[in-house]
Amino acid sequence: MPFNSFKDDEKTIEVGKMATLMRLFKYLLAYKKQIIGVLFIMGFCVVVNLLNPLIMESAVDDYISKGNFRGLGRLIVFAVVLNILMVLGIKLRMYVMAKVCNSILVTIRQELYTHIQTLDFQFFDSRPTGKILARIIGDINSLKDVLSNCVTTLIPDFITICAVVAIMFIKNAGLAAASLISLPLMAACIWYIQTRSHKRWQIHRKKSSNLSAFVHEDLSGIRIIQSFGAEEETMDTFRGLTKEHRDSFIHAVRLNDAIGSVIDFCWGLGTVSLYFAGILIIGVDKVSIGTFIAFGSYISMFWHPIMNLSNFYNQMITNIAGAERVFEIMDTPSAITDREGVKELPPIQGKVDFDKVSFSYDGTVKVLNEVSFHIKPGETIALVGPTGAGKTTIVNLISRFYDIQDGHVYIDGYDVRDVSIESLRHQMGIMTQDNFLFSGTIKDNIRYGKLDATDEEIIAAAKAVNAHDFIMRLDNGYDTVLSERGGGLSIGQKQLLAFARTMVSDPRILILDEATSSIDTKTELLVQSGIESLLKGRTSFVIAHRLSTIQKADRIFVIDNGTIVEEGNAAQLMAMKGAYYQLYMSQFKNVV
Ligand SMILES: Nc1ncnc2c1ncn2[C@@H]1O[C@H](COP(=O)(O)OP(=O)(O)OP(=O)(O)O)[C@@H](O)[C@H]1O
Repeated sequence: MPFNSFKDDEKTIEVGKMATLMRLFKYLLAYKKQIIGVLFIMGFCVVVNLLNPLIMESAVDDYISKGNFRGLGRLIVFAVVLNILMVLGIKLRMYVMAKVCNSILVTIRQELYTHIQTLDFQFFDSRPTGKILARIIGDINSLKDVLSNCVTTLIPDFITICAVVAIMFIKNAGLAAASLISLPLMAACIWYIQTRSHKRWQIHRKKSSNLSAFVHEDLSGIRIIQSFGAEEETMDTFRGLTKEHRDSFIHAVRLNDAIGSVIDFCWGLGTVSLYFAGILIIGVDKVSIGTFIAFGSYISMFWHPIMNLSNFYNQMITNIAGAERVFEIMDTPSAITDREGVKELPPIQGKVDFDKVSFSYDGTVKVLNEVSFHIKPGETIALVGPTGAGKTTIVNLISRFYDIQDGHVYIDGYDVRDVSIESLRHQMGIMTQDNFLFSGTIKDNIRYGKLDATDEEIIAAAKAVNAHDFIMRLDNGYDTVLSERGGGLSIGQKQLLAFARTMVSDPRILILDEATSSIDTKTELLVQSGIESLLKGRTSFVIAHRLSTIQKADRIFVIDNGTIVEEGNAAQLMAMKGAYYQLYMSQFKNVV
């Protein structure tokens, strides 16, 4: 899958607005009781709204014109009580819907996050983190108003429109027809606008995502940017992306704004047509003043919900693009999943076999070519070779981070595809080139290796890998709070903490990728003895460019161009004077 950087708009899969909406609204079904309550309140408000013009008509025609002021007083009290109840109902409705919608957003966000956790490396290789963040945060937030207004606008306003039209036709069909004469014009305009608007909002969401990807990448690499004095260049990129973001917004919103003007125009046309038909065609003497006043109210009661509905529609096409992006990730299957009926991998001894393993990341270029080896439990294997040779790829296949195209990877005789991923990875300890530490205390970071580890286990693990002494020198010892990525600690200290985290998880198979690079000699001695404690009694794979760190390995595999070109212990390989010897000598020369 080609990488989608902040410079490229994402390609989203078109699923259709209706299908997306239906899927979104399904979340509301979990809150049936609350929704029914809100609809009941809304129904009451609609009835009060519909009654108000009739009350006004009756006040004019039955009481004011006949001088019955006692009756008028009773009618006013009745109307005031009804309207107060309506206002209280609206408040309650807003409270309930805010609660329901926020709960739904939490559910969607949790579903998305849980799903993302199961996705394979290929998914993360193919897009920047900022674009994933944009979907988890921005796109999901944009769904709140659609969900809320679906209940509070769509249903009640639709009912209001139907009821108003029915009442108008019952009272006076001619006036009703005249009032609604501009309806077909409005429908045509809205259809025209919506077909174009959705595309524009999709583009805007993609531009937001690009911006988010850039900002995330920029902040993650801020130290490099500042040390190379590249602030001006990144500012230029930022300006470019914000301009695209703004322009796409203006482009989209301009079209949306037109809907309001169309409705205003149709509303005005309907009102003019009502009075024109009432006064000139039907005749003033055939329609009472009360009926005219009532129709004046009904016409605004008809166009108000139309305006609300069109705003809702606008909002829907604006935000449905966000929903599409959220559901697209939810529907992305992980390339690495448990097969039907997989077994749990029982506690392993640590035997690893590669049987003619061939692998390609993109399905075309072979990165590994028929690699075979047999590793006994407890053996330490070092992988060396030029950069890009395939060392990391080999160790990634042991934990099944990618699926191979040909051959088999066996752990204790089990094909890694025949056991559950969780039971497999649970027995692996992986230390990558990036000793990632989370914000939180030192204790929390070590406990990450085994979530139920006791404080004693944590301290024992730290002692075993020589991390205890430096931890105790910190102001709050094991309770010292680390910032994101372990800021505030030296590289060596971060490595020692990562060792402790792996140590506490007590894996049967250990993978150390470039674990000892870029630290000073004194720390390296500490780290080296930490590694030795870690390796004891486990099957281990160590990838290190510095050959001095792997002299004690039981066997060294020299990898080149996706195959094992030499194999043996350090002394044997030196004696062979082949690829390993060349590597060793070139490093030695560099040191001298
Ligand atoms: N996620 C990936 N997607 C596509 N190609 C990849 C990916 N990771 C590695 N490669 C390619 O696969 C080949 C082997 O990479 P690998 O990381 O296994 O090499 P390596 O021997 O570990 O290198 P180094 O010592 O520099 O870490 C390289 O050509 C690399 O460009």
